[in-house]
Amino acid sequence: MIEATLCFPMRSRSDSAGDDTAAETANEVLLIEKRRGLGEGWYNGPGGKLEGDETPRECAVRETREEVGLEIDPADLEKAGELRFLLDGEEHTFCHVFLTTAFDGEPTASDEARPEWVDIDEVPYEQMWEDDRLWLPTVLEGKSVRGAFRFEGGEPLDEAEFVEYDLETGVSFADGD
Ligand SMILES: COc1nc(N)nc2c1ncn2[C@H]1C[C@H](O)[C@@H](COP(=O)(O)OP(=O)(O)OP(=O)(O)O)O1
Repeated sequence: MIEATLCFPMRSRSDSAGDDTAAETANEVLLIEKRRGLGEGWYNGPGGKLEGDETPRECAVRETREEVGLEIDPADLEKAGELRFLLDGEEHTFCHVFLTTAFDGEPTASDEARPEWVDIDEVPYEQMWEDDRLWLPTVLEGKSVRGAFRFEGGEPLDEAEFVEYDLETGVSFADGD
């Protein structure tokens, strides 16, 4: 099974840089248009697969730096979700979801990603993974989620059919994740 992360930097519309006092007023989220690999051509948060013995937080920090050039202190990531993606009844990917309003730098495009600040009321769900519309609005409201999303039709996952899901909100997570 793949272990992966997603990271959603957020800001209030008037901010030009991250501000950890903005959590309650953040109304924009940084999405990427994925330029290669799984989910190519779709919007998502920065993120990717864990490497070596890194923790999910370390992975989210590294992937956000590599994909869009933002620097984040791992302690400033708020765990917001745990998502299990199943393909043909088998565990395929376990994804840790983080939010942050504290970061340094300006989003910059890379080979992997084109970043774009998006109003949280205008997230382009029609150009995203089909499951995102089910859990991302809740996460962007500041509530935590734990979900399982079932796909069928074989690899690759981004060509499989989304068939059903279970979702809990207001969950808590183990320390250290
Ligand atoms: C099934 O639904 C999914 N929804 C969303 N929103 N995101 C998903 C879904 N399935 C996978 N993902 C995420 C998890 C990762 O953040 C990326 C996939 O990352 P990728 O395979 O490109 O991983 P990298 O480590 O960046 O890849 P390289 O090997 O190219 O470095 O999608």
